[in-house]
Amino acid sequence: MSPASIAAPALVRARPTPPVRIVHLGIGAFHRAHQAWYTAHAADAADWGIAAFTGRSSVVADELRAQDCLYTLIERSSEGDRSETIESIVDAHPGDDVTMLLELLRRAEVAIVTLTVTEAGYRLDDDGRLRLDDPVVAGDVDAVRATRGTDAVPAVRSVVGRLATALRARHDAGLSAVAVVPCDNIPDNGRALADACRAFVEAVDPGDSGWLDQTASFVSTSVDRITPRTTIEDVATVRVLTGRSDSIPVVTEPFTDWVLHGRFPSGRPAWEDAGARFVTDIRPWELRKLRILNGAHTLLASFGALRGHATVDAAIRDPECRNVVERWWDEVENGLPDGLDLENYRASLVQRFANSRIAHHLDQISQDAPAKMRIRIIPTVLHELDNGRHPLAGLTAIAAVLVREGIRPDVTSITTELRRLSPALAARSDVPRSVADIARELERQSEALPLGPMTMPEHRRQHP
Ligand SMILES: NC(=O)c1ccc[n+]([C@@H]2O[C@H](COP(=O)([O-])OP(=O)(O)OC[C@H]3O[C@@H](n4cnc5c(N)ncnc54)[C@H](O)[C@@H]3O)[C@@H](O)[C@H]2O)c1
Ligand SMILES: O=P(O)(O)OC[C@@H](O)[C@@H](O)[C@H](O)[C@H](O)CO
Repeated sequence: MSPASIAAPALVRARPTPPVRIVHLGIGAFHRAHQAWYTAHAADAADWGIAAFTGRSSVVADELRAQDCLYTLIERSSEGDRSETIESIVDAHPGDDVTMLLELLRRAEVAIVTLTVTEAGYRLDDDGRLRLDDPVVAGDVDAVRATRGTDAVPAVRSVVGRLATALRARHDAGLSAVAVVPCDNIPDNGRALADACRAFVEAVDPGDSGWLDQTASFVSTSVDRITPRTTIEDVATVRVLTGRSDSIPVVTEPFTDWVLHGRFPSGRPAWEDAGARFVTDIRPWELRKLRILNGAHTLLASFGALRGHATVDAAIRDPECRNVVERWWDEVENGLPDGLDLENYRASLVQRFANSRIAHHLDQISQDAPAKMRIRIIPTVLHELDNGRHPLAGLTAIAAVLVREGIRPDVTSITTELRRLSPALAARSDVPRSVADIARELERQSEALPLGPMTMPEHRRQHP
């Protein structure tokens, strides 16, 4: 009999199951590597259990429940692996179980709602406003209206629709406010989500959103821990490392950071015990993270792919990629305030990107790259131009993303795309031509690769 076919023992809870006081929406790898890890490492972890909901399919909830919601977290450095069992998640549900979501928010002891639903999950437009004309959001508004004043639970499907409905249930139950803590890479994510919830509530009942402020305190956060999707190999590794069977481990890097700004009216775990930082001004930290790390990711995901690389570590080892990333960071630094310890952050980031034992696929990172560029790249490019400098690295990032998106590298096509992305940038004389020149050169270099031109990223192949 091969070792793989011998049944391994299941994970076991070493401590009593903590009571549910946190509800999480969007249980992917990142929540399990980040907020659930912080909660498990707080001194008062015994008091804080998480009930998690999936975003779309029910698979992760089914898998978690099959193993008592326990899972292995592998901290993977360039030297080796360290594993631990995380016990903070205590229940898991499919995202469409709105009845259960409402039931949880009607419990007085529930104090926090966290979210990791990806940027796309918020359904915001280019100006950060809820897309009320999105068919799913519009359907949710109708569904909530139709059930108003009855005991029926509306079959809401959007994240904002579900959250607003759950908050309304809490308000109607006369309970104290909860903290709502979005953990996605969106600037001022607390305010953005508050605005989206208010827009939803107003669409249902114009003039009746005053209750929202009494029921929810929206906390803004900046989150940082590189966590790729779990692979089949990771499942096998856990078995070798721990001798236990676990179908949904999570692999992450040793580095982690969590910066938060906002009120927790019904209490919170002592996340600071695990290194979380509570600040009065989150903006500088959020800019550092979104422009230095996520900006470089967006740059590598396109420029690196055009040079034939598949993962972040392969790309950052390529001197051309490393050089453009360093130039990009110089450009970003010009627009950031002092006191952000940028020298160390940059140096540690090179090590983090180069961790070849974490296979972070460029294809995964390149999802929705044009929209992300608006926040992570374009403000720096405009700032550099305003100050009379030529932001070659930023323009290279824009050109590379557009080439990867299949935009033709002529001035007319590039101008059209730039107008969509940022009218202010498109209006700068010379910018469309510069981007088109760089794009042509990148396309030429990509076509000259030994394996031929890079194919389109996976998401573009699926959704042309
Ligand atoms: N993975 C990381 O390294 C990392 C690090 C920092 C921040 N983040 C943030 O966390 C997010 C989630 O990361 P992840 O690795 O867990 O991703 P993931 O793809 O596993 O998705 C997380 C959850 O979001 C749900 N979801 C996805 N698209 C949705 C949609 N359109 N509507 C509703 N729900 C949706 C999924 O069903 C899943 O439950 C990222 O998008 C990013 O904003 C991730
Ligand atoms: O989908 P995105 O671009 O928000 O995120 C992809 C990665 O850049 C991101 O997940 C990083 O790994 C993370 O933000 C590191 O903390």
